[in-house]
Amino acid sequence: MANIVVIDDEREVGTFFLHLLEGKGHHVKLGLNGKDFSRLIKEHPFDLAFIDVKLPDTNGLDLLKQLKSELPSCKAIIMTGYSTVKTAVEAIKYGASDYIEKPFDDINELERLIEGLLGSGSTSSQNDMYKLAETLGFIVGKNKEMNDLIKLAYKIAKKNVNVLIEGETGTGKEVLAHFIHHASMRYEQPFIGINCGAVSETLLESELFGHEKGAFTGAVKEKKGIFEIANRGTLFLDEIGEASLAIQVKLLRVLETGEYIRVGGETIRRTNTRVIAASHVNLAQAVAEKRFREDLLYRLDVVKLTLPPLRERIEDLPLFIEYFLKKLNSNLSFSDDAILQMKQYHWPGNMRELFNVVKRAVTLAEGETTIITPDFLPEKLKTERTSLSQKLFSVRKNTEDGIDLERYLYEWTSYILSLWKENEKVDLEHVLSFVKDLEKQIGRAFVMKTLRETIGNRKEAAERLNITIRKLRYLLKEKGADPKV
Ligand SMILES: Nc1ncnc2c1ncn2[C@@H]1O[C@H](COP(=O)(O)OP(=O)(O)OP(=O)(O)O)[C@@H](O)[C@H]1O
Repeated sequence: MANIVVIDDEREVGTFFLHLLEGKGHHVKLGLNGKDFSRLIKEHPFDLAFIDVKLPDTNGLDLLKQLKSELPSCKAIIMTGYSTVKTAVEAIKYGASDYIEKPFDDINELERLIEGLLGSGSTSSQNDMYKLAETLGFIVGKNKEMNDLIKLAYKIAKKNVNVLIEGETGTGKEVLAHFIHHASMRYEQPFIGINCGAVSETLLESELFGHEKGAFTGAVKEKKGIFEIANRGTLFLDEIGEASLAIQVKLLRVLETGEYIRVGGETIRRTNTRVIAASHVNLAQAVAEKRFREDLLYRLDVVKLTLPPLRERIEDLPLFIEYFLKKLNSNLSFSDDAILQMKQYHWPGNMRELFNVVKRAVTLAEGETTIITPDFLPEKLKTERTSLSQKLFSVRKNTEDGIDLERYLYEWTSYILSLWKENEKVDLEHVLSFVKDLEKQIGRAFVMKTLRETIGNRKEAAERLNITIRKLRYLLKEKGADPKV
């Protein structure tokens, strides 16, 4: 049986848990504040902690951090009221297993949550999470940021909170919204998406809220809006930043009250639609520039998920390529140098751009070859890669007969430092290949210089350099020379 601690300044909450949990044979300790908590965790090896967000002498997040450093294996559930849901979501990022809203109206769900946490529930729920992602064609990969993000998304999916997804274009915002819908209790209800930037203001209003017959020219019959059709389901508002200020006011009203009116109508209608909004622009910035309502942002970003761009999870590129090849029913594969070239590119269009590049390469290579080489990649990928290292290659090429060592070293250092500074996720093999090149170029430069000084006398040059003649020939890249000698 488990050791459980409950920290809440409302005594009734503690008493409630005491009855609920001791009835199941667990040992329960109660505390009213941070001071009690600090004492209790020193005295008992707890397995599970219920912590209220708002406490008289501290806040739940600080206690959570303390718990995770002193008793890392103890699971934690944060308790919250509506106004503190944002903090509770934050707590999940700090390692809380879940959060629950007070007052508790579904005891069965609470019991299931506790059983799940005390048993092996959390591993099996993670397996379910990855299985669901796979079924939906949502590739997560190994990238840590992406894994943390999907775990948070999976946990909050079951809560009735709005979600804001930010990320550059093509990073998979719609795929993630779809995943959240399927992981939620609403998965059997409709998931409907609309791009707020793709239609005019009038059309968007009628699409969202519906219209009555005769509401405007062309409204020959009444029409249901998405808030009506997606009732009990999920509405995906893509490019929310593009919605006009007038639409923003109407959206705010639905989010605050659940109420709306059809265009040209008078009846107040109610909806229970979960909104997942997405934006490729930073909405906080749009608020600062007065292009977006602050109160609407506050309603939308109860949970904010930010998708990393592809270049920041480039280690998973081969996995994405493999997935896209399968999706295209192709048996082709990409050569190592093609993948290397793709890893060097900065992918402004992210996953969508990658898919298009794979699709183009497959179309061009089909029937020609089984392995896709850099020749089948678009020019932009080649240009980008070479633009950085171009200078370095050209210095080397132009100095085949006597390398300008100083210039080469300068360009070499600049290039390596540019990789070092510009991109955290650099391909180390690529960097190391330049280190090998450096060794080769230095060897060759010394040999050439010495040969000039000895007027081409190889024996003398080799003696001066303290190497064998075979090594000298090897450094000059002459055939038959054994590199190991
Ligand atoms: N993690 C992923 N696994 C598999 N495919 C993905 C993933 N992320 C994105 N894609 C694919 O990339 C393409 C773009 O994804 P999506 O439309 O979700 O991006 P977006 O961020 O919503 O784009 P936009 O900003 O243009 O609306 C789609 O074809 C999608 O299937």
